[in-house]
Amino acid sequence: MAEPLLDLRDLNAWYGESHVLHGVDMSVGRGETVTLLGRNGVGKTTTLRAIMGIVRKRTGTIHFDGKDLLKLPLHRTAHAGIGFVPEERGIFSTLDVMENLMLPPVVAEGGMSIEEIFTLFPNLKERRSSPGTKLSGGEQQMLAIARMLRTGATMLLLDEPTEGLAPVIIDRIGDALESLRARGMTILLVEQNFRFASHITDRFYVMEHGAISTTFPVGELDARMPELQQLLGV
Ligand SMILES: Nc1ncnc2c1ncn2[C@@H]1O[C@H](COP(=O)(O)OP(=O)(O)OP(=O)(O)O)[C@@H](O)[C@H]1O
Repeated sequence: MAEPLLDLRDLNAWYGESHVLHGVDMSVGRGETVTLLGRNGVGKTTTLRAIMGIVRKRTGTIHFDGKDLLKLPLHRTAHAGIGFVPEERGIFSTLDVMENLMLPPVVAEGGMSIEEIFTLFPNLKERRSSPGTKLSGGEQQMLAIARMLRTGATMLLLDEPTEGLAPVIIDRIGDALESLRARGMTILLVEQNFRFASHITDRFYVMEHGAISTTFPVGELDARMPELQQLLGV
């Protein structure tokens, strides 16, 4: 692995009294794409939310680009250069595509221009004046990813970007992520669809009961399949 851009050590997190993450250790190298697998409810989304500081009760360390995120105030996490694309996408229904795209603040130099974003997602260019309510699920997902690309974020956290989408749309999202990867973007993907993930990921982590149980490179996927089918219940 390249030098870690994101490094989690003994990360614990709670919702109120409910202890959900029990010592997560995980690293994502600069320019690497890593996929977090696990059954429903093991804590994958909570891991992303803990990184972003949306889950506030945390212990351990989260180093990103040399900074300890646990020591930063919440609003500084996005400014550190992490773009979070939540499962529910968070598109503003009354705003059109262009307005949604322009909404997140630019936090660093090196972000993509609107033209580059439209080259990556031609559908969004066609729909630039359509309100959020009129977008399909696939278009909303593309927009949720696209609007993080202007900000200058060097890392994306994507929570189940293919959920509920048709295979042809999933392929387009896969192509876009492949292009971003080629540009050097670092990606942490939470994904149930490990066949999709296998086309873009360098490595997998498997989470069980709020901790990482194993990690392996994508080349081992086939050999690991029986174990994974049992772990993930697929
Ligand atoms: N806001 C919340 N308040 C209290 N408990 C929560 C909250 N959100 C999630 N949980 C609980 O935390 C645990 C981990 O949930 P999390 O969403 O991180 O799992 P996940 O692995 O992402 O699964 P899924 O794919 O179903 O989202 C679950 O037991 C869930 O019920």
